[in-house]
Amino acid sequence: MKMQVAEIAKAVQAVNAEQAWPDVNVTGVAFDSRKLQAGDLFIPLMGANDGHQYIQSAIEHGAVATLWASDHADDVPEDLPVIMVADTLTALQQLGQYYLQKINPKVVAVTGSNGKTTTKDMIASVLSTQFNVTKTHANFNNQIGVPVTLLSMEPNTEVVVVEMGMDHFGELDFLSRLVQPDVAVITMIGEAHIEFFGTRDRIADAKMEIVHGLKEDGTFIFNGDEPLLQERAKEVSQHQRTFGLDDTNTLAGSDITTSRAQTQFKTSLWPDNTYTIPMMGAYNVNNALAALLVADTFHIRPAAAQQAIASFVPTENRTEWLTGYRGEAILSDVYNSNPTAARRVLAAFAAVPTKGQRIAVLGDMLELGDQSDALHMSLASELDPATIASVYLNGEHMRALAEVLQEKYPAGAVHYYQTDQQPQLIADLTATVSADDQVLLKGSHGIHLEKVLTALEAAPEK
Ligand SMILES: CC(=O)N[C@H]1[C@@H](OP(=O)(O)OP(=O)(O)OC[C@H]2O[C@@H](n3ccc(=O)[nH]c3=O)[C@H](O)[C@@H]2O)O[C@H](CO)[C@@H](O)[C@@H]1O[C@H](C)C(=O)N[C@@H](C)C(=O)N[C@H](CCC(=O)N[C@@H](CCC[C@@H](N)C(=O)O)C(=O)O)C(=O)O
Ligand SMILES: Nc1ncnc2c1ncn2[C@@H]1O[C@H](COP(=O)(O)OP(=O)(O)OP(=O)(O)O)[C@@H](O)[C@H]1O
Ligand SMILES: C[C@@H](N)C(=O)N[C@H](C)C(=O)O
Repeated sequence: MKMQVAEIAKAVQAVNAEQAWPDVNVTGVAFDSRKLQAGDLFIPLMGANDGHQYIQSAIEHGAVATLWASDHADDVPEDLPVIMVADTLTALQQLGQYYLQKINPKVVAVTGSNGKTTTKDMIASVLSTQFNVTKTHANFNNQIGVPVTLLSMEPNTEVVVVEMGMDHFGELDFLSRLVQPDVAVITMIGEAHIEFFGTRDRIADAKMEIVHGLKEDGTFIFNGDEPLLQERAKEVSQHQRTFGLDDTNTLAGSDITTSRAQTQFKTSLWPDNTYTIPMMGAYNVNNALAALLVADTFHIRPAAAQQAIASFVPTENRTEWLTGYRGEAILSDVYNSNPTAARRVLAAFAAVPTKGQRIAVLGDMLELGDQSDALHMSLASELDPATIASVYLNGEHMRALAEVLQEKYPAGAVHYYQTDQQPQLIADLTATVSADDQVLLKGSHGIHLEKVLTALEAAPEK
């Protein structure tokens, strides 16, 4: 981005907007001083700590201006232009919307219980064959991440692909109205964050908020195999297109084969093409179908879209194969977890040939509320000693699954660790894993199985 401080002050309706501003160009925004680039506007936000206290770090990293909450008027910095606002998060959102209107790209918004990040990456890949595309960085998908995404657009951006997450009603309504998408995509309805909703029906209600800002001439693209979405789509006036495996969909997938490194499928609209996704997991076919429908909506040539799916680069820690220090194959799915995602990746993992043992390391699935025990126990259906020889479970919620598996697995094959016993899990796992084994790591963000991944990749401590 490139904007004058005076323009920003006006866009965010700064308390001091009318003052004389120096001729200073802002070329980016940052809410973390440690990641701030020279030329950035610093945006102090409230986390566990107040971001305002890091202004000197921001200046040291090259901040050329800062937003500043008016209730911090007692300690206004003097070394740079200060744009005074009532609330810095609201100002960030206002600035994002202002910049969106200034650049005026087409907007594709993506949500769903699973597959948001992967589908966003696939959509960006297929649209990049014809347009200048900006997409959400990693998983920056909430009330902070979305405006930050908008402000990351280059001036020549033609399409912005925005991932939208939510765990409460009203959040997608806000984000959808903020970006006013031309295309809104819902990947699927699972059980993520069901603690705050109670039922999948209510999750579907919340996910449907993504169409609240959809332009009247926009397109709603959703998983047509999901009855909860089919039912709710009847209330949507905009043009609709569906994807899924049922041949009643606008775009139906078929002939699915999946292996360790790729998944192949055919489609109803382009039956002569065989599509290749450079990652395992039959569930990724739906993500690719969504991306192909978006591509078709933007009139991307089918051959170009096919190639773009084959060459897209997934975000890390999503069904990602890595190699451990001992030579073992590691399937890292550690960014997050929920029941549908865990079941699907366990089924895919169990089908991958291996010379050695398959070992599943499963961390708690958080935010499942009073259904947590039942949903953790439901993973037992995908855990069979004949295919996954040993299971390491980490977290208070995984205790319910451990008790079920003790009945199903031979003695010594199921290892349970409370949340704070993860170091012991690491010690036990690294002491037994061998070069021919393959290890699945899957757990919620809050369990931090990435620490287990790091330990498996590192040389053993002397
Ligand atoms: C406000 C903020 O920046 N939070 C981030 C911060 O959290 P923390 O509380 O630890 O901040 P601190 O107390 O350390 O610092 C306070 C602020 O000061 C800044 N600062 C700190 C030190 C310093 O030296 N200089 C500084 O400038 C600092 O940046 C703070 O602003 O750090 C955490 C660890 O890095 C971040 O995780 C945290 O980010 C929060 C979670 C956030 O919302 N980040 C967005 C950019 C984002 O989109 N993150 C996504 C995850 C979003 C998500 O959870 N999505 C859900 C669904 C949506 C749920 C919604 N209701 C919600 O609550 O988010 C999903 O299921 O996908 C991501 O990072 O992946
Ligand atoms: N369409 C899908 N259906 C079911 N599970 C899926 C699907 N796509 C991905 N997954 C599973 O969900 C995991 C996370 O994928 P991805 O990050 O794309 O989803 P997300 O919605 O962004 O997740 P989160 O909200 O946790 O960030 C994958 O590693 C895989 O295990
Ligand atoms: C990333 C965050 N919104 C999330 O999904 N959290 C999970 C449930 C966790 O806390 O592990």
